[in-house]
Amino acid sequence: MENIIHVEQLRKEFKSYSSRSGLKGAFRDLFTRNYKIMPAVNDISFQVQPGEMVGYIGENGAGKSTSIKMLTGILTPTSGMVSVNGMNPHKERERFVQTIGVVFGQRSQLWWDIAVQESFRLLKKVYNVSDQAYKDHMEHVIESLDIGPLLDKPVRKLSLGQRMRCELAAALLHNPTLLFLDEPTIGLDVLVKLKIRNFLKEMNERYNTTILLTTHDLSDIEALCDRVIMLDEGSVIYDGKLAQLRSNWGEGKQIQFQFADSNITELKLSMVCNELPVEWVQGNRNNIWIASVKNDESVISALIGKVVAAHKITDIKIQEITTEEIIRNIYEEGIVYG
Ligand SMILES: Nc1ncnc2c1ncn2[C@@H]1O[C@H](COP(=O)(O)OP(=O)(O)OP(=O)(O)O)[C@@H](O)[C@H]1O
Repeated sequence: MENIIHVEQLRKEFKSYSSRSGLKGAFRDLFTRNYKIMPAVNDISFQVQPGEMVGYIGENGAGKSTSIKMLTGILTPTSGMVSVNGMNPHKERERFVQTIGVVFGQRSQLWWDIAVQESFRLLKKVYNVSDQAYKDHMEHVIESLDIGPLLDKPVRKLSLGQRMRCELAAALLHNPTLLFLDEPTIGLDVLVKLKIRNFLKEMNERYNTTILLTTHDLSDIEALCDRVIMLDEGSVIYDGKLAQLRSNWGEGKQIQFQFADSNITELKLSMVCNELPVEWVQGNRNNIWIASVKNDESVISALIGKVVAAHKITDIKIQEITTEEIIRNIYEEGIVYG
């Protein structure tokens, strides 16, 4: 199968300027500036197949935006190969933009002061969409996103949730095969989030639309993506199934103990369970401590037995480790596998 996205050893370096100190330094800076070369994206490689929904995640500054800008042709790579929909996004820009849709949470492609449908009409011209194709596709999009009643309103009068639904419709107006979404549900309430997620699933099923989703909201990823690509300091540190990530890492349980005594310390707890593989963190109160352990019944029962024998407990809760915690652990340890 032809790849929709194919990235090979893709790299983007930025010059990061530093200022010299003092007046003399500032004067010298006028003529020559000191700089370091910083790889924001550090030789990444991956491929995305048609119809995949991929979560593209990483902490702030990990290199997500920079790589997406290269994938959408806004930035040119320092080195490496990038092919999207069979094209070089930067070199074949005009033809290329006809085949992708982009929603950047914070930026709008709708005109602020004119009615939504006027923006749609302009975009229809820009993308050269026939009346018939518009009707076949957009009537359905407008209905699924429930934006019919908003079409005659100017964008500035819309709430954020209403605007985001219109943005999505606008990005899909030419029925692109590939959709880039950057924080599409940021700041939205749960109902609007659900509506957007259902809509994306439907587009994917109906048209086999490929979606690359960048978000800090892992519940979006869990709801939509089978696969995640995780970046850290410009490198891909995980590329694989979300389920695999969970089974490799999420085998664990967290056991939350509430102690009668609030003088409990990590040291006391470690002494009690010295030979058990357990990690302790304090909860949101002095007397609450959380143990993270592997999902092994004998370890869990030994742990509870030892803690209960040594200290007075007022409550115990056992929880699965959430995907969010798994991902936080991976960031902290920076483990590379996939
Ligand atoms: N135009 C630029 N000039 C210099 N450095 C840059 C530029 N753009 C990004 N960087 C640096 O490159 C690194 C990666 O930034 P990038 O915006 O791609 O990260 P990100 O993963 O998208 O983060 P966020 O989640 O905050 O959007 C950061 O260290 C950033 O400071």
